[in-house]
Amino acid sequence: MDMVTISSDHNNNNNNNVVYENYGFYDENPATKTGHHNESKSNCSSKQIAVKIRNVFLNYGNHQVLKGINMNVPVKQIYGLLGPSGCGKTSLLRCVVGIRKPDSGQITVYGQQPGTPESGIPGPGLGYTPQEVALFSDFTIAETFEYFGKLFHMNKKNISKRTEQLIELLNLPEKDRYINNLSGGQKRRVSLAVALIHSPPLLILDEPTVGVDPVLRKNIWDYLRMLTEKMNLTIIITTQYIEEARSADLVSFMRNGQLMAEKNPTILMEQLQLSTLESVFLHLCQSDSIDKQQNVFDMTIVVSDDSLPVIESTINPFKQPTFAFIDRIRALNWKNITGIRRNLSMLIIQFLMPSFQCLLNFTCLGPDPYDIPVAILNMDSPPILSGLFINNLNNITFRLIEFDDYDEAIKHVQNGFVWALLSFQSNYTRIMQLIANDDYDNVMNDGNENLRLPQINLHLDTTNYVITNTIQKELWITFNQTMAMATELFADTNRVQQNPFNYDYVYGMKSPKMSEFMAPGLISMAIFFAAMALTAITLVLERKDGIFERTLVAGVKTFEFIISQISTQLLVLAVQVLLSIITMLYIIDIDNQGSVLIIYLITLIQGMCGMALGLVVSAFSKNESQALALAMASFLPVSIISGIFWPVEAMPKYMKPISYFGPQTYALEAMRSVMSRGWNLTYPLVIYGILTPSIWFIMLIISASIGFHLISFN
Ligand SMILES: Nc1ncnc2c1ncn2[C@@H]1O[C@H](COP(=O)(O)OP(=O)(O)OP(=O)(O)O)[C@@H](O)[C@H]1O
Repeated sequence: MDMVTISSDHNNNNNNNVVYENYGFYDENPATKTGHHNESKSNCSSKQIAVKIRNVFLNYGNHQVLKGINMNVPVKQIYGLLGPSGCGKTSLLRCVVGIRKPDSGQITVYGQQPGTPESGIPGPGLGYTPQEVALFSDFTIAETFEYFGKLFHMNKKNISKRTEQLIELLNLPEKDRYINNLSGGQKRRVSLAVALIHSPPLLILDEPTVGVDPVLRKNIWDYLRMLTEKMNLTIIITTQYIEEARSADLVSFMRNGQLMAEKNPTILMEQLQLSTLESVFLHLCQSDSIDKQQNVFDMTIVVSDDSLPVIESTINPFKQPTFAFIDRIRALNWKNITGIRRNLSMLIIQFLMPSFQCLLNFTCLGPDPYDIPVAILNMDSPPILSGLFINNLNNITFRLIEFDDYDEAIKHVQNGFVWALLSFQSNYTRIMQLIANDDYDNVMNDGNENLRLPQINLHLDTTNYVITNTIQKELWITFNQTMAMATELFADTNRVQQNPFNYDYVYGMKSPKMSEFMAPGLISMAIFFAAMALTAITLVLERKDGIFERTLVAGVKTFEFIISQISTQLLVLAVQVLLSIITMLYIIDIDNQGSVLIIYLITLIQGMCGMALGLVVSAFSKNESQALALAMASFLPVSIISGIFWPVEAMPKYMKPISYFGPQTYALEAMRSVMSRGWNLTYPLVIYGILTPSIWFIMLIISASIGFHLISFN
């Protein structure tokens, strides 16, 4: 570890320089890299400033938030940026920490512009605490330091040394205590310590005292004073509680996007002969309004204290480590995996959730109906053929209820107690026998007009599509079976065997099942939804807690964040898919003719699409309920148009191209073909089933990156 000096070009006075520990972020030999260091020569009576802001304007759409801000933050001092809620303090800080670019004006931090690689901002060039505590509640103090230390490219030895130092300096509890179990004040101090882990020269605190009791507020200010004295830090702190800023070295008041004064608070109160900073603020607001009305600008009050010439303090340029992004992705992955490990029960639920969903789906969706109540009225005498027919009826599919009386039987259908009434006429067997023996025409010619062609009367309740189809399919099967068996009874079976088709099953089973059709859709739906919901919610929570913002200010780029999310989630997804496929093929025992590997690949890509959609959802949602609503709104249409529940062939013509454009349709058809037809990668449909969702995955990731970029830098 080296000591690095921030130069204010006082060749004659090294004691005034800011010294801090260099963990390898700053160039040791600045002369070879930059000319900043000797940019100005001055004497001791100059004001050294760390942050220089000149004429900064910022708009959110038509709303002008910053209206020509000028600010000088002196080195090694506490600068209190005061103002009511909504006046633009956070917006100004976001420009200083480099996650928002002002529309015009100039900001420099130790002579470097935030956002440039030399500034190390966002990154190790400063320490930042957002308004929220912004810590992972299920991490220990040590793990929290380790994560941020890794993000700042610090090695393990330096992280643990620094952890000990900060625990002592800020009076923190033992390092293996969980953040969850700390008091509000301890959490605030850990949050402060996190911002100091890499020993930055500048600390920016956005309302660290909001919602904090007066005693803790005073403690925080005491700590800040100690930090400027012991660690030579320059501190910018914003607060709505104006009075607490008496402890600052310098304060400025922000109102309607403008700064109204920049002075030492005691001097300001003395000058205006007021006893509180709040009355100073009120006085300034009133003077400002009067000045505006009279078109007079009271220079003594509203401009900076620039009685001393301003010398910009500079710093050795930030040294970007080679492959810094790999370090950051590693740190993010470490954080994700630590979070997962910490919550092992949640991990097991995550692993099992899609399999359980599949199990439920396969159990409840797709199997053929069974135990369908059907009324039987058999008036056939002797009941040979009708009895054979009734015996052949599938006793799993049907629950037969026999009746002697037609009126009573039909009432059962009308009252919804049975789905159908099957009735045989009195001479059913006899006439069939006559037909088989070629005697039917003779009997008819003999004037037996009462004889009708033999029919089984079917009175159906067709209000349930699936049950109606099942009854009709089963009756047709039973009829063919019965006629085939009638060989034993009748001499000439060709006359009575009425099935006109000769079946040859090219693919599939003799009696196809709805569950075989539904299986690919049900498994991809379970995987797709699980991946989407988990990604969307996790990231929304990180954003809500301020952790995402803190991560960005630590120098993480949105693409690094997305890559780390994908890589960690992919591990979880790989196991989820494996367990779901085992459930489908080996527990539910869905028939599969093709390669399990291809099925695995197609399902995995479906999960990746879900994950990418989850990223998009989280990028555009402000909270969990919005994320959930957006997730449902995007997931349901995607699933419904994909032919999970009903064949695409049945859709209106205009819907078909839309359906095939979606991420699931080709994948499902490919999976069906692999499972039922045994197709492999030589079939174009299987390739489409892999390619289409892969293209969707890439498109969704690009959209998520754009979304995250917009929310992060706007
Ligand atoms: N991303 C944004 N898009 C549009 N308007 C925004 C955005 N961020 C902030 N604003 C608006 O800009 C104004 C200044 O907000 P800002 O958060 O900077 O104020 P603040 O002084 O920090 O307030 P507080 O003390 O409550 O945090 C507010 O009116 C706010 O609604």
